[in-house]
Amino acid sequence: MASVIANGQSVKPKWDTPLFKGLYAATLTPFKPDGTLDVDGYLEYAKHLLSFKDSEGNYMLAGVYANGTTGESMSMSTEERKLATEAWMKAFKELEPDAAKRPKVITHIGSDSLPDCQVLAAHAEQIGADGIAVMPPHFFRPTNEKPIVDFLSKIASHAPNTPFLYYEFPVITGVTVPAYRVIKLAVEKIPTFQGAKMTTQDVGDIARSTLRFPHLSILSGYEETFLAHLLASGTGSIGMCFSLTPAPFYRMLRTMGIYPSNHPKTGTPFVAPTLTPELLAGLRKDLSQILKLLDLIGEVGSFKGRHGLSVTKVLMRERYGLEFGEPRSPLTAVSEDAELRIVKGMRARLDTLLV
Ligand SMILES: CC(=O)N[C@@H]([C@@H](O)[C@H](O)[C@H](O)CO)[C@@H](O)CC(=O)C(=O)O
Repeated sequence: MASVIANGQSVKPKWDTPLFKGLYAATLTPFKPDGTLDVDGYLEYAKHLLSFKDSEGNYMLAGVYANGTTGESMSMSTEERKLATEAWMKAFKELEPDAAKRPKVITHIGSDSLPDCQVLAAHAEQIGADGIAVMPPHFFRPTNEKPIVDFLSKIASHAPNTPFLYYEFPVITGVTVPAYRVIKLAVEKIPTFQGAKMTTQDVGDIARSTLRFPHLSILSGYEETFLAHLLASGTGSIGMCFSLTPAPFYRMLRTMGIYPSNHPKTGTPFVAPTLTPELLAGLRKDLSQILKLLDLIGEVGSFKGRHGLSVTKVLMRERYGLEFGEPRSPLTAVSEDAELRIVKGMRARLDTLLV
């Protein structure tokens, strides 16, 4: 691909095609009862994620997005974040020997401390992580794209061979600079820049980014915007819900011609499927399942203020028997009473939705 020339500066993108396509589970972090990181918990969690397969035996998940918001990374130490990324890499290597099929590990290494980010970037590259993602600093909040990209560049240079993603999440960070403006400048300055996780409801900004930068991975960060993002030519999605089930989202992606990055046919050109009555009926069913899941997610979301991520932890325990422990302070665990109500209220719906 030709170099991008702007403002008299030019960098040649290291990759000329999107590397991250498909669904990435925004993973929870398992903690032990004493509150320490449960490094051994990753293998069981990875087995669970790999159990989601399509009718041809391909994984539905293209990978994981580790140590993000759902992973409580801002409540973890730098050392723990390293251990968590290593644990994902080790688990997937053990479970899937074929590197082409193996789910990818994107690790979020952002924080307000530039030196910590640099240490985590170098570590991710050293252990061969597939990608790194960074959110903008959010204590001293930048108000335009220049300081953001300056911050990102200083981190990306510590992992010169690792695909780099921008993690946009204005609701959490308070940084409201549209991602498109960050992306536009980042492609000029960062050779390893590979796209963004756009956790935004601004579909116009998403569409502008996919249209102008077809060589980048543009991933949605909200399940609620999954369909709009897909219609805006996004390359896939990162979400908490994919630990519960990726199935209807996966089928919808495949119908739209997106092969996950770890699918044997990834990279093959899209051939539009013939619209048979069966296909249309299948699409309608998937759409209806996605809408019901969004409704459930809305409800889980409404618990979030009070109970934080523990509701998701409860659902994972209830449905799949996976234990994640309590979230870290200041998030709070779900009380036994609330847990009973949540589980009772959702059990029936989970049984019909998570198929
Ligand atoms: C706040 C939050 O947890 N957001 C989720 C979504 O999956 C979200 O839970 C879902 O869209 C429901 O609102 C993801 O964006 C989180 C995520 O990607 C991450 O863990 O970094």
